[in-house]
Amino acid sequence: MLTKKKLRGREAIQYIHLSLSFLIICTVGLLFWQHYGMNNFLRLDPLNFHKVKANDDREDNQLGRSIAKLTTTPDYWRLDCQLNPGHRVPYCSIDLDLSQGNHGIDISKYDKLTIHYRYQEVQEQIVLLLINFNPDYSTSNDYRSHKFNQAFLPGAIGWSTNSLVGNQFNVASWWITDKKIPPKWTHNEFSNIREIRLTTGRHLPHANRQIDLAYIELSGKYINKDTLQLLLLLAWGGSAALWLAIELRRAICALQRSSERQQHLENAQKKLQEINSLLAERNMHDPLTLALNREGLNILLSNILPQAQLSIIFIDIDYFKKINDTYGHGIGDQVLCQLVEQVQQRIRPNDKLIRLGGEEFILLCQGSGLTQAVKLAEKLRIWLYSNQAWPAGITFSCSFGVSERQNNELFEQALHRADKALYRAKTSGRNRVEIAEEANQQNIN
Ligand SMILES: Nc1nc2c(ncn2[C@@H]2O[C@H](COP(=O)(O)OP(=O)(O)OP(=O)(O)O)[C@@H](O)[C@H]2O)c(=O)[nH]1
Repeated sequence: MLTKKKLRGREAIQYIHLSLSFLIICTVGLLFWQHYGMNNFLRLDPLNFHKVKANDDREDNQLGRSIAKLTTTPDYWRLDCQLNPGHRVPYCSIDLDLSQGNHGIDISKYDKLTIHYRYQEVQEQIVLLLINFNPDYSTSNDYRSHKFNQAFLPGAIGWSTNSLVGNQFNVASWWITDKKIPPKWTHNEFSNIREIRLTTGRHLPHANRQIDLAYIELSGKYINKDTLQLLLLLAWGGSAALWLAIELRRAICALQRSSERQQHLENAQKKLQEINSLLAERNMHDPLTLALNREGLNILLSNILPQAQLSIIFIDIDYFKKINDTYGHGIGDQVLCQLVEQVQQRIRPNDKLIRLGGEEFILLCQGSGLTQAVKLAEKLRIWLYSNQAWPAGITFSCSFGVSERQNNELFEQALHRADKALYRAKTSGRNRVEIAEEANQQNIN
């Protein structure tokens, strides 16, 4: 079975694969489309464009006397021009009016301009003017205030086709000088072309000239290559940034999840440790009297240095069987519990009471010598015997065997000596304290 996390991981990978495929297809598709299609096209010819007129230097109010005449055929416009002296620069022109209301057209979005024309004076040039309106320097009632972007076209025998790009035009110097145009406006501008004009160049007066114009074609792409590349770069960059952000978020979530899991594990471990120490604690104690048991004794001994002073008092209730038999095991149990409770109230914190089993107990007295231990045993014996507050009002006595662990003696040996002393106490009439024989003496025996 797949976990939720793995499923989420797979979904994310599928999502990345899908986005990547989509981006690759879009990129390749757009680059192909841009290269082979996406054409933006405007053609001005006698069949589809009619706002055309002939013009000459008489429009200028500068004593111009040239005469222009336009003939339109299905294939071209023909300008017949009679240049006469009078104007500073006599001229005739074919004017294509591109204005739509107050606006011209933005031809900066086209890549090139192609013109098909015939001007058979091979020594001369004609001028192609793209006239731009900009309220910063132009006024509507003075066409000479519009910017004249100009390019020169050579004369040739027969028809010529010329393709021009933006930087092949320059702003007419007479316009800059006449209108005192500040430098910031002296560059080419094509964003609001109101008129395209094809005009005669500088000629001697008294000349007849003829210009045929078949078409002017503006062509380009809806999105040029640079813009498309920039857009694709942005799309790839944006996708990469998005992908990074998603990955970062996933990593942060995973980190959070893992730290939550770690916290959970730590809590569980803490609980386990608590349970363990509780169990260990329980394991060390006798469940009836809550005194330390043999396991507790072993742990206790492992913490006592072998050279440390240590005395053992073996305690055994006299005739305990009788108590059980007479008053029942319940009372016997209560006697055991009360004895532990009372003894523990009468010993120092360093002294430990251990139930070895049945009605047998030992008291481990750390830092106590034999004399002190015997004194304590005697004190306990008297108190236990004289106590009137035992369950069911019974009275009983205890016998004691006391030993002190000697140099290099094992605990078990000292315990054995105390046990032997206890045995002596029992056989000598009970309710007494007997001192264990010394270790070497015992060995001799
Ligand atoms: N109530 C109760 N009795 C126990 C327990 N453990 C052992 N006994 C009883 O303690 C009695 C010990 O009897 P014995 O070993 O004969 O010793 P005694 O009767 O005390 O006689 P002496 O030690 O010789 O004075 C037995 O009857 C056991 O059943 C316990 O946990 N509770």
